[in-house]
Amino acid sequence: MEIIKVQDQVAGGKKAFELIKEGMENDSAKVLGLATGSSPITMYQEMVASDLDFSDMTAINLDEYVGLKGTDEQSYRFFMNDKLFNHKPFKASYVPDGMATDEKAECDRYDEIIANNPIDIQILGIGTNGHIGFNEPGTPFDSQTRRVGLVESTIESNKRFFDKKEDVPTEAYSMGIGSIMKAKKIILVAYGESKIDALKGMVEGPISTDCPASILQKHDNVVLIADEAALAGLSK
Ligand SMILES: N[C@@H]1[C@@H](O)[C@H](O)[C@@H](COP(=O)(O)O)O[C@@H]1O
Repeated sequence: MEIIKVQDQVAGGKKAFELIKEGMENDSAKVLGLATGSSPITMYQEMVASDLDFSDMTAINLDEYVGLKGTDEQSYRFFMNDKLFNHKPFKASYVPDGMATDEKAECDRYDEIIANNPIDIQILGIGTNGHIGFNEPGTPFDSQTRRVGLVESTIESNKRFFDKKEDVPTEAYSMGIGSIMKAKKIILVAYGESKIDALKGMVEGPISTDCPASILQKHDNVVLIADEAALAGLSK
């Protein structure tokens, strides 16, 4: 795992963007796996400010809250349109359908999209408990797209995006860890001291479903971009 220490989230966004640009220039990046949360926002800002054309690229997002429509401001579809796709159109952009009522059909549909569009570069953030996507501790490492329940600490962390905690959905559709691990390259961005334990578990911890991100130790092309505060728990 390559670790790139950056000054702050702005510098991290530039670094992550450079890696995507490099992939696009050498033709190794046609399909991007994308993430929500606050951590990748600076990378999206760089993408939007760039002169790059993404119109022959495909984007596949990690997850979506159950019960939110794409027009709902708190939905991840809305977030992605607002932060990236409205400014830089992609050939296709996929986000799970939070309103899908047939759970199995939706999960199968999403897995088929992933199978038909192998992910070249997967962008990840990380939850304070080490979750990736919405794959909470305990998720099997070979999991595929599923409807998942969110744990209390995740609801607590994500309530800042909602008017009140009761509005935070308690379930989501999430791409599985098995699919994330199939991406050719993974770039995980993390900033701030709230991520200290998660990054320690991811980089140095035992590979255990207790810290979902620890499985990334087994992937041979992972770049971690983080600031000093988030890296403070690492032994070296
Ligand atoms: N499902 C998302 C994750 O994909 C994201 O990594 C995490 C951290 O978000 P932030 O970057 O805002 O700390 O939030 C949510 O739970």
